[in-house]
Amino acid sequence: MAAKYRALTDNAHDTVKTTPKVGVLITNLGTPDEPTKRGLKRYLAEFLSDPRIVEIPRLLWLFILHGIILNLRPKQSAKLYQSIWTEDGSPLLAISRRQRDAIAKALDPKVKVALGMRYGNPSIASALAELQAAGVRKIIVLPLYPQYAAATVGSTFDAVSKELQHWRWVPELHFLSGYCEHPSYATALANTLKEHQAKHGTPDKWVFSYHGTPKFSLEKGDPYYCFCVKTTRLVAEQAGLNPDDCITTFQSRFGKAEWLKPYTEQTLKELPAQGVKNIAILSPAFSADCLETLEELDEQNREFFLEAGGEQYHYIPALNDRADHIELLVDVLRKAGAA
Ligand SMILES: C=CC1=C(C)c2cc3[nH]c(cc4nc(cc5[nH]c(cc1n2)c(C)c5CCC(=O)O)C(CCC(=O)O)=C4C)c(C)c3C=C
Ligand SMILES: [Fe+2]
Ligand SMILES: [Fe+2]
Repeated sequence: MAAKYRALTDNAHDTVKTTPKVGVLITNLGTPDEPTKRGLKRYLAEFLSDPRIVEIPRLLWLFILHGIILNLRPKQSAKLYQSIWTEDGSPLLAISRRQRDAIAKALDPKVKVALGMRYGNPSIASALAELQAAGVRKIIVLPLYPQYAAATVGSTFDAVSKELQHWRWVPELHFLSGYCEHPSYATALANTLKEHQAKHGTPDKWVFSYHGTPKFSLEKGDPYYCFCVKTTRLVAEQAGLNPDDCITTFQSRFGKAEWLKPYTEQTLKELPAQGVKNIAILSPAFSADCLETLEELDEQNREFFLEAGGEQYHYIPALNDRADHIELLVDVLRKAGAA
């Protein structure tokens, strides 16, 4: 008996004597397993059933979701995903894996780094199981959303805590809740703007397009909108831009309700008539390029702007696995106790 439980007690003893073994869980939204109607149906069913994502009365929403949305949207969304799918699969997943590997390389090899997606695969449960198998006693969770929103960071907290309810020996937990105020975040984004400027010159306007949320989330106290406005201000300061040359907009509206404004699509359709013909657009709410940037911003919105009389439209990629981005994330993790 004693021998059987030796490892457990030794581990407990080590935990008291030394600092606990640390694991890092990085997360992002998630993506379908395949760009097909079937893949999208499975992914959207999980995603859109999350009460943090759609906040309308539960029974009514489940009726609309299963009766209408999941019969129409999977086919449309599958087509969009097919247009951005790569040999490595979904760009969001491929980039997230590169981010995980680069973070693991920069940290002490004793720190185990796992990737879990809020919806789809690899799941948060599987990533936590990897950390558990590595014997970690402290977990630092870093959701890769720079600006806190209940729909993203809040929902990730729900998923992590739900999974940990099944653990007998709950680890020490450090849950990070947005990092857009870290000075190196604005610096990294400003670097991308300066690199763009050196290559293509100064545009008439810099458009900062953030993923939207319903307007009522702001009215109920979600700070996401305020973090977005602050991000634009901090990046403009870092890049030495005139604030009047920077526009903050919100994209990816879902459903008929009012979302945060101004809408990116409408702004892009109006700018050429105001004499703004050359723009550079970036999407700081995304730490990795994904459907919402590669298809919606770089394809659909480009067309809207050019059709309305715009002449030059430049999409500036997300920070992805750039060295300055990885350094920032590693610094955030070190401050939370990762070696
Ligand atoms: C239904 C409401 C939605 C809210 C609220 C929402 C908030 C939100 N989402 C992101 C990040 C991403 N969203 C992505 C795709 C996506 N988002 C919604 C809906 C809401 N998002 C849908 C239905 C979809 C799926 C695509 C589609 O069918 O149109 C993605 C891309 C995923 C990928 O695989 O590439 C990301 C990332 C944030 C940051 C956010 C709130 C701040
Ligand atoms: Fe979204
Ligand atoms: Fe979209």
